[in-house]
Amino acid sequence: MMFRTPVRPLTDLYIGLMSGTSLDGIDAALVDFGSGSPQLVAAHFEPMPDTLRADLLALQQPGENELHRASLAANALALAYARAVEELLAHSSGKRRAVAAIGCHGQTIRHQPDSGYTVQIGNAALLAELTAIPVVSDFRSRDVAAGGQGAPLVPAFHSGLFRDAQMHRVVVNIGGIANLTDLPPGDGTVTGFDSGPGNVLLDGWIARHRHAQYDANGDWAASGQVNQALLDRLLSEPYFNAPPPKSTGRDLFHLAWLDQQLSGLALPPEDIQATLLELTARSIAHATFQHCHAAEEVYLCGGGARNGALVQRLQALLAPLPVASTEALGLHPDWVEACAFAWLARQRLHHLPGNLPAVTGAKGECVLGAVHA
Ligand SMILES: Nc1ncnc2c1ncn2[C@@H]1O[C@H](COP(=O)(O)OP(=O)(O)OP(=O)(O)O)[C@@H](O)[C@H]1O
Ligand SMILES: CC(=O)N[C@H]1[C@@H]2OC[C@@H](O2)[C@@H](O)[C@@H]1O[C@H](C)C(=O)O
Repeated sequence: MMFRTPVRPLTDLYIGLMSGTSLDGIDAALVDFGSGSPQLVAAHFEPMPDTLRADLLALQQPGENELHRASLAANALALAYARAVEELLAHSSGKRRAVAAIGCHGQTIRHQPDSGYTVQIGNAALLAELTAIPVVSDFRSRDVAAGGQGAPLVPAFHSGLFRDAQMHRVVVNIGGIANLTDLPPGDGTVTGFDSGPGNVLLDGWIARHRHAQYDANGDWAASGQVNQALLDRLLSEPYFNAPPPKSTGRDLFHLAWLDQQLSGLALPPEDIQATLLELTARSIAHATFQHCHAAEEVYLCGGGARNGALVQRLQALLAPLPVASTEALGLHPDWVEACAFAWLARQRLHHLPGNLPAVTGAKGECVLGAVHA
């Protein structure tokens, strides 16, 4: 029997595609790993089409005919991912054939690691067909199969890129959900976990009351007063004091959860927004002090780094620790996650592990992801 030799050489150029909990869109990054440290060659943001966002939001809870709806949404996502790839490559002509693979996170519609599953949709086979580039997807399932949370996965990438020989750093990604990576200097154990909501509740509340997709710069939150009674209720959610390994998502932090906490309280909507911003800031600061005792510097990434009011509260709560964006470390905060999934695809093609068992709680290191060659 003759085996076809692979037509595509294993180059050092990878694409990472991230569409996260916020459902704002697709971050696409073209990354060159040839020089040892990853170089961002090109980046593109593809907004999520409104109808697809609504379909994906509806799929976050059980509903009628959800297998069919999820499959159609997965196909629509593949088309959107392919558009993101085309736009990305349009800025870097001639690179298509040099791309070894696309690392595609997919869209999380359920995350229940304690029940043994996590579901990211996005038809990876169709994306491979549409782009003619191999696609690596389903990065979390193997870690969950090994007893882990399947999340967060970015700490391994943060460790390779942002760790310092002397300074003890913490990296905080503020997406829909916020996650922390604790990076001791030298070769101490890297840890990480989800601290709780990042922007997900802020986005949901402003969408309900002002029909905006997000609270630009946190200006609406800054116009309200933090309500201590509500804040205490929100912070009494057991997730915040649960020990790592832990991960969460829209499965727990959604508007119906908020509505339950609001029962019996009649507050102006801007005060609720102010309290939600304080919840994000307090839960991140609490997690940092509780689990990253020796932290000396904090670096932010994800869309929350653009929320000036949130960044100010974090700076105040984390003082005297200096708080800066990952841009100070050479990678713009908007592209860290997409670059991480490019790296995870590279790890997969090189048969190298992508998880950190000390973070996810998996029983060992695992090669993550399924390949559509
Ligand atoms: N100018 C801004 N002001 C305030 N918030 C902003 C701004 N720009 C982006 N954001 C917030 O950042 C969010 C997007 O962040 P990001 O892309 O990091 O999330 P994600 O990748 O979807 O989430 P996750 O990391 O949980 O998977 C938006 O939904 C919004 O809440
Ligand atoms: C199940 C899932 O999609 N989790 C996401 C989400 O978004 C932020 C946080 O919750 C993190 O745990 C994870 O994403 C990043 C990319 C991670 O795995 O590191």
